[in-house]
Amino acid sequence: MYFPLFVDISEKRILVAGAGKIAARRVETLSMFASRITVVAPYVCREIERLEQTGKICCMRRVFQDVDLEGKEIVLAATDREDVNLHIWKECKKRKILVNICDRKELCDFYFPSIVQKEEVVIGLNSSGRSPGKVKEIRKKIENL
Ligand SMILES: C[C@@]1(CC(=O)O)C2=NC(=C\c3[nH]c(c(CCC(=O)O)c3CC(=O)O)Cc3[nH]c(c(CC(=O)O)c3CCC(=O)O)/C=C3\N/C(=C\2)[C@@H](CCC(=O)O)[C@]3(C)CC(=O)O)/[C@H]1CCC(=O)O
Ligand SMILES: NC(=O)c1ccc[n+]([C@@H]2O[C@H](COP(=O)([O-])OP(=O)(O)OC[C@H]3O[C@@H](n4cnc5c(N)ncnc54)[C@H](O)[C@@H]3O)[C@@H](O)[C@H]2O)c1
Repeated sequence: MYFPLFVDISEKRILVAGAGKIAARRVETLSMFASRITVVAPYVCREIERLEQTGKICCMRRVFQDVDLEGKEIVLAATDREDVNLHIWKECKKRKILVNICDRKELCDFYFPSIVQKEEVVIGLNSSGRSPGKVKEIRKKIENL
């Protein structure tokens, strides 16, 4: 089982590669906690566009390039290209950047939590990569309490 470490990411420089369905829910969650989020993807979905318009995040509309990793402290690879995600993992490892790869749990330095947030309380849920579907169900139950 993984230990739930609660970390201050408010000033961390975060890169998210990909701007589709999976990136959207992650960027939305991250934007509640962090102020320096950059997204890079040729296609940017509407949810992410909305966050961009509020000034909460920065978007670059092109494919990932290694130069995007410069100065980054946390990287999430959430493209639909297995080869691109793997490439990002390799480049992050070389640079000792904390990295999460959404299609390869064995390559993640950390897992993205399911979150319930109310006022000053944050609940983070995780199944150590075993049952994300079950975690989502439990999150919904907690939200309804
Ligand atoms: C919590 C949440 C956060 C978020 O993503 O925002 C999250 N997954 C969520 C949902 C979800 N994920 C998947 C499905 C469809 C299948 C199903 O139902 O099982 C659904 C359900 C849905 O989407 O409805 C499939 C899946 N997930 C992973 C892989 C790759 C692999 O296992 O290697 C694949 C196969 C991908 C493929 O097809 O290639 C991997 C990971 N997913 C994680 C997080 C990390 C550990 C989570 C934990 O153990 O608790 C981990 C290990 C790494 C990481 O990505 O950080 C979010 C719920 C948020 C909420 O709603 O509250
Ligand atoms: N971890 C999880 O919980 C989970 C759950 C379901 C699926 N997945 C995985 O997530 C991946 C993404 O799924 P999705 O539904 O968000 O896909 P999607 O098709 O909605 O979005 C893909 C995004 O990747 C971008 N992209 C493609 N090539 C790129 C490149 N070279 N550089 C930068 N961005 C690039 C696209 O422009 C788009 O924004 C899937 O391949 C799947 O394996 C993970």
